[in-house]
Amino acid sequence: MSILEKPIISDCGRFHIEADGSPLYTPRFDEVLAFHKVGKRWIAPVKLGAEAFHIDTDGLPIYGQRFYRCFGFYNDLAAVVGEDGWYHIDESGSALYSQRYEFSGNYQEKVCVVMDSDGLYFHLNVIGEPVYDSRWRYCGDFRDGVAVVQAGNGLSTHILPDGSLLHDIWFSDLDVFHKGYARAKTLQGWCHVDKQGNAIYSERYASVEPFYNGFARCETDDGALLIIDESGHVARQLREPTSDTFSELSAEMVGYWKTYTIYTSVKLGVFERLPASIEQLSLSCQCKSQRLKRLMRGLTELGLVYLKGNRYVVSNKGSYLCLSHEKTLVDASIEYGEDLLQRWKSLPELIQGKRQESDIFSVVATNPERVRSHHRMLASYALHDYSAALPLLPIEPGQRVLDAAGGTGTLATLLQDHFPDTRIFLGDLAPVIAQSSFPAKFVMDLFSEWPGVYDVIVLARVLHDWADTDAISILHNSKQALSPNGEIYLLEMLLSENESSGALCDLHLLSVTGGQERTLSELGVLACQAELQIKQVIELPSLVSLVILKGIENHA
Ligand SMILES: C[S@@+](CC[C@H](N)C(=O)[O-])C[C@H]1O[C@@H](n2cnc3c(N)ncnc32)[C@H](O)[C@@H]1O
Repeated sequence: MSILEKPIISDCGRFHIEADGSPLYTPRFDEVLAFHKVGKRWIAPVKLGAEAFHIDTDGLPIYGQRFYRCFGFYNDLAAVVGEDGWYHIDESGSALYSQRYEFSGNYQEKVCVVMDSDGLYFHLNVIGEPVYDSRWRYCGDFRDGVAVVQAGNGLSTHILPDGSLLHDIWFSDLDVFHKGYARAKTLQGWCHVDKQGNAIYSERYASVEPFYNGFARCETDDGALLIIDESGHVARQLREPTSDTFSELSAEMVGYWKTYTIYTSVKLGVFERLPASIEQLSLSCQCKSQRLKRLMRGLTELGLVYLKGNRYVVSNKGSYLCLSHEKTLVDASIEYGEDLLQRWKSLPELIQGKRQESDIFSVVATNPERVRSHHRMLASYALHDYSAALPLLPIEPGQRVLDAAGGTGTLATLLQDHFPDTRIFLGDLAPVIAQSSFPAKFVMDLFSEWPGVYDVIVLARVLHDWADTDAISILHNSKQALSPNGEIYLLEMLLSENESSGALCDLHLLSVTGGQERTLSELGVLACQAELQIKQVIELPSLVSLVILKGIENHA
């Protein structure tokens, strides 16, 4: 039987029908998938009992082999699952290659995605050979000669069919190109990028669709639906914002409700005593059971605990409020509920121009218990924010690396473990160093001459604690401690040049340390004052970016 039009699947999904609705053949299957054309004939995957195979338009198997699962023919090849794994077959049912995989995609543009037994993805050509040496955490199909790949750090970029990068810009999420532009998600939200990986407009959205004849539909964070053109101009508004701005503002004004609910429960030691019933908890925390019940309801609303039978249990999110968690936020909740909150109360005067007089680090340093708690807080943030960044740091074997003002050494330890062939040193104030177990540690003052000479000096969230004049002194002292061709690695949140994200963090620094978050150009100006220049900026999979500085005279 010769069929010109593609047969379709019957409503019951057990056979195919012709355009007029009549059955294409008499056999019946448990499941059929769509027909695909291979040469001049149509072929479809079917499943009958435990056996999967391909049929022609007479409903007859096209080969003798049987599989656990099989999929449609694309580029004349089909993915199948046999007893030893996933692979591809040709029209005769023969395996294209001897290798077996944990997953195989369909061939598109003569290339297909596979996943190996280590859970790593890459592309095969039509003779079943890898088309490049790289391995990815995930990769997608090629479309118009470009595919999306995701690296181990969670960031995605575009590659060409030979595996080379189309551009070296990495995003939180990414799509292939449609009509010249790809949807891309940055830390601030979704936008469209061109083939160089550059955003084609500055706005960021909650979601964007691909461009359709020059226009794309986007949703803003407040729920408005817009149509934008290829320069990012809003051509039409399809829907007003859906958010209730009165309620939103009101909720923002009472942000301290959450701060204080969490603070109170940590202060009373609630999380350390869970799971427990209200009766058990009120006894051990010495609280009135009716009042404690209200606090537990508040924690339930925040998703930090839940009731299982008559006992409250810590949720996954709430587990950060237990001291035993490696990234415990117990100390952070106390800091945010006490000293840091007090410091925020000076914000009106600080905005009017008053200087932040109290140096929080000296205050912390006077009390060993506060040093312990404050640095346990910093250690949790360091573990959270720096771990995934390590593979992206261009540190070379044999280099001497100083983590300056590195606290009790969380980043220094991560660095030493990740770069075992380097020598990592840790410097900080005496009371902090006294509580660190990092072996290569010494006392240093950011504002006096630094001991030693280093190929790399890491300043992780250090400059942001200081106003410009102090930050320049730190950079100056840092430069003096660099070997020839040495580099400074700033790990800092970068404020966008045009957007407001990060602005509340900046106010936090003004209130707490008298410092500030900065844009890249502001960091460049500071660097220049210390006879340094920006060599490279690497976006990391966290709130911080890596800004590499080198000496102005060092042109290498
Ligand atoms: C925001 S913390 C950053 C710690 C660590 N680099 C991190 O990213 O987790 C700032 C650090 O600077 C240290 N520090 C403050 N003033 C200092 C000074 N004058 N000399 C040396 N270290 C100082 C503090 O003790 C603290 O460890």
